[in-house]
Amino acid sequence: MTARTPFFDRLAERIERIDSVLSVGLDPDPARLPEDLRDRDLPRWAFNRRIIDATHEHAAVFKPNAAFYEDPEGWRALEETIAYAHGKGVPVLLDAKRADIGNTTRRYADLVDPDRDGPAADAITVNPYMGGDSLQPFLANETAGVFVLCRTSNPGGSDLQDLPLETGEPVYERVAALADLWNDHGNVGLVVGATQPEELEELREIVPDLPFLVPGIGAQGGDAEPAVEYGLAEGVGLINSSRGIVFAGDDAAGEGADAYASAAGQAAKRLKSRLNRYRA
Ligand SMILES: O=c1ccn([C@@H]2O[C@H](COP(=O)(O)O)[C@@H](O)[C@H]2O)c(=O)[nH]1
Repeated sequence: MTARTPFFDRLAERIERIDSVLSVGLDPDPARLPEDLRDRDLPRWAFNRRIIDATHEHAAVFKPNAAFYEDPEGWRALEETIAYAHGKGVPVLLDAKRADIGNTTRRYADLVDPDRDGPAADAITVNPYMGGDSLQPFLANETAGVFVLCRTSNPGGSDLQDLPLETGEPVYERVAALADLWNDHGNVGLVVGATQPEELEELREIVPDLPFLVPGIGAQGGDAEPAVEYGLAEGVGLINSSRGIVFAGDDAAGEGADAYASAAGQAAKRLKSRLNRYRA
């Protein structure tokens, strides 16, 4: 399989090979990095490298959130991170929640273009609020995964996403139905929070074939069991934990970056096993 193999084929192969649906979120909050890395060149990259070394055997994907990299040093750290994850054979899902008018989205779509000047992510999260044309440059890329925000994990997700339309269906259900229509190339998935177990179940009925990215277990209090039960389509989907893994070593603060990495490795292994107990 190469970077030009459709994302969900690569993901299915990776899930089967390492027996894991775990997405390891790489959100290297600079304020929480181990002290012995803070004066390094690119501390976020130094941190991520150790986390990747410690967790890659358990990671179906790595999911860096773009918010933690949006400054000049950060983008360098992100590119190093993507290249290093690829070197370990792990796809990268960039949680960037992008979309804009078509002309602008074409620039955003460069982030998942394997021909770009620099390492490309394998999949990306996108925001459906501007409609189908705003997503077209992502959807047209047959090799990259496109995860559409549907019912998010945050408390305020209900403010707009739960509003009933004239048909009575909530907005998030319409988003799911549209995402299914946008899936001409088999490259579309949904983002549905683990904090919303009823919506997970409902959405699985509406779009039986779309894989979900399910964030919100761990630090946000979501339940892992429904996340696995409803998040996977034909066994393919991703359950994410970010802070719960990369900062599992907070209790070992003062013992250095290696102690952090070791704690992250153990946390990833434990969570993978727990998720596997719920897989059919
Ligand atoms: O609905 C959503 C969409 C995205 N996220 C992102 O996932 C991780 C979750 O981090 P944790 O530390 O495991 O809580 C983070 O990058 C969020 O921005 C989400 O939580 N909910």
